[in-house]
Order: sequence, then structure tokens, then C-alpha cells
Amino acid sequence: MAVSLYHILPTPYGGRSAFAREEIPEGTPVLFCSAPYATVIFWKFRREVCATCFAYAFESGKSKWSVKLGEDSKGAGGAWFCSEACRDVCVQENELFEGQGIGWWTEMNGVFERLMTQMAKPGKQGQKPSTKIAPAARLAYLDDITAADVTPEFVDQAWMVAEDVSLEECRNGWVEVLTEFEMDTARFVLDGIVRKVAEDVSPLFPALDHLPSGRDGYCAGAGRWSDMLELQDNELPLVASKPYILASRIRIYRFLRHLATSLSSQHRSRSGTSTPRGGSESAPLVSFTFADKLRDCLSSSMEARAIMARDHGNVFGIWDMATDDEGSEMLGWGAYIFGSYFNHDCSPNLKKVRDKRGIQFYALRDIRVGEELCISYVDETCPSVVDRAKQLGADWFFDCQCARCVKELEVIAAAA
Ligand SMILES: C[S@@+](CC[C@H](N)C(=O)[O-])C[C@H]1O[C@@H](n2cnc3c(N)ncnc32)[C@H](O)[C@@H]1O
Repeated sequence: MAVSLYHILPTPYGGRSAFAREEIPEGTPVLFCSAPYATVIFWKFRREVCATCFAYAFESGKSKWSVKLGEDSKGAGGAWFCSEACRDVCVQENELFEGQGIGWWTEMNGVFERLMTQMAKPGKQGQKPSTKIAPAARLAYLDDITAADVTPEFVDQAWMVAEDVSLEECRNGWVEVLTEFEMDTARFVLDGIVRKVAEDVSPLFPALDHLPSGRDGYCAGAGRWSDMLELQDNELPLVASKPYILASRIRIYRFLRHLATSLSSQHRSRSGTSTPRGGSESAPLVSFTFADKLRDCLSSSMEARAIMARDHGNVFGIWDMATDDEGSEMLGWGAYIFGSYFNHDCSPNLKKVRDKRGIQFYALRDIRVGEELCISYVDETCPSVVDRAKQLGADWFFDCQCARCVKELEVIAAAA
């Protein structure tokens, strides 16, 4: 990405970061990420939060939005919007080929919702088969691992077993039960995988995520899959810190593979058609369905794993707009790729503000040439360096090296 106001450079303390290339006066908009690459609105808010612009119905004095799209023939899988304009944006963005419609999207969401509903009912899908040893027994050892087990080889091996296990589960129609949070994470991962698959089949997808701006590099879109892969991979530190997460992520992958297997192949691309036209025997040579592409993508754990490896530590919460971040409600989260290069500082010089489905970053004060551009990941008004460190350690797994923390820790050490 070309940027006009800052470069991305390595730091000695915390990976890469953004550094001002020129003086940036207070109030200057530094970056606008117009859309997330992948996002999820928590299931419990799906009727109250517009699926396109994330407007919260509550803030407009409503209990839910009424414009709906994409419910399948069995009444599952709809998405809700604050207006017809937002619904039309969704339709346009999910048409892989102009005029093709969004049948594949409707079906995918419907299957997802039905799997969720079935899981909630004991004795149906999700129940482990009692007759044979379930393939998932091969992954049971993950429930007892400790940080000492977590090496790159160990984690790779677990994912390889997961691919085998999920293949067998798909053949047998078995699906693992997920928690509500895992379900939300699964919808986030699916959103990213769908975008990746859509990019593969339609190089112009998505058409609407990059708004023109007067300044090169200021307005960034959602980015591409290759940009997603450039983000910091946090899988190993996260699993070392919370080993149960590996089994949880593997369960999410297994669920998504099962979902892809459950889709029909009826929604064909425009370049192919299921019924030869004009009674001719000559079927088109090039033909694919979205479901086939999704199944191909999920036959390996690589993409789902790559998204989950970048989810933690890179995504931004989507908050309601009624109050400031700190006091407001978190409605979901999104991967705003280009905003993920800003490191944390307990005295930040940038502020982030949600603007519909985008995030705007602007200068909180005058910034000098060469100064690092940082946001705050936690409540920087907390006066205690120890408490801030606890928050950062618990939620972000790093020891803050910002100038304020270093100085405050020196004072504590000198007094001890
Ligand atoms: C959203 S990423 C920021 C970009 C990242 N530095 C990179 O190279 O992709 C967050 C990660 O940056 C590092 N980081 C950010 N702020 C830091 C700080 N104040 N002290 C130490 N590490 C920091 C941590 O590794 C953290 O997990």
C-alpha cells in the first residue's frame, strides 16, 4: 500500500510500526480503512446491527432493523440492514459476477444457521457417534497440553491430524459442537475465507471497498488476501499462553469444513451453466460452483488457520457509536488490515474512530517527522503502569515497551 504520511519500518521492540514521513498537524486524518477484510457481528446482535454499515438499531430508537435479505427457503440465514441502500450494497458486493445473484451466499448463511440450531438440540447433529471411536478421539490429547508442549512442530502436527479427522467427519456427517464464541469466530473466519475464494474466482471482487480520496494512501480498502497474510502471525504465542485455544481453533476449522461439505453445488458461476442452452449437447467447458471452491479451500486447514493466527492481536472491536470506546458496547470485531500496523502506546498520538463500517485514524496532537504513530489498545487513562501491563498481558500477550511505561517502571524500580 502506498502511504503518504508514514512509512512502515521495523522497531527494535515490537515488530513493525508506522513512522511519520512529514510533520502531521493535530486533527489530520492519517488513515481511513473503509472496510474490514473479514468481520463478524455477534450472533446475539445480528438483527440489531446493520450487516453493511454496522449501525446499531438501539441508537435510532428501534429494537431491531426491518430490512432483511438472504433468508433461504426454510427461513434461515438472513441478514438485517438499516436501509434498502445498505441491503443493495451487500447484494452488489456478494455478486461474484455481475447479475449472478447471491444464491450461494443465501445458501451458505442458511446452512450455517441450521447447523447452529441443530447443535443447540441434544441428540441431533453434534452428538458424538456412540458405536465407533469417533475420529475426534485422535485429537483428545489436545485437551491436556501445557505451554511446554507448544512448539511449531507440535502445532503443525495437530493441524495435520485435524485435516484427516475433519475429512472422516465430513464423510460420516459428524459435526463438533461449538460454543457461542467459537460460532462467532467461525463466522469471522468464514467471512475471510469467502472473500479469499471470491478473490480467486473473480479478481475484481470486492468492487466497493475502496473509496476514492484526494491523498495517495490515505484511504485504504479492505485489502487482499496477500495483505492479510502480511499481518503478524500470533498463533504460537497465543497457544503457548492459552493452550486450550489450539483445540478450540481446530474445532472451528472442522466445523467450517463440515459446513462447506453440506452446501449443494447448485449455484454455478456465470461462465458455466447447469443446463446447456438451446437444447445443445455442448456443455460449457469452464464451470464451477462457489460451494466447490469453498470445499477445495477448506480441504486444507491452511487458510482457516492463517486467519485465526492473525485474528488475535490484529483485529479491532466494532463498538456502538453512542459513547466513547470505553463506555460503549462491543458488537463484533473486524480485521482492518492496514490499521493493524499501528503499535500501542500508553500516550498515543493517534485516535481511532469508527465511521460506519470503516475506521478513521487521526492525529491527536502535532506529530514530528520520524515520530512513531501509535494508538492505544487499552484504557490509557489508567494511571497505574502495573494495571495497564496486566491488561496488555492478559488481552494482548506483550510487555509494553512504550516510553511512558519504561519511565514509570524505572521510577518504581528506583523506589524499591
Ligand atoms: C496490531 S500489531 C502491531 C503491528 C506489529 N508490530 C507488526 O509488526 O505487525 C500488535 C503487536 O505489535 C507488538 N506491539 C505493539 N505495541 C507494542 C508495545 N507498546 N510494546 C511491545 N510490543 C508492541 C506486539 O507484538 C503486538 O502483539
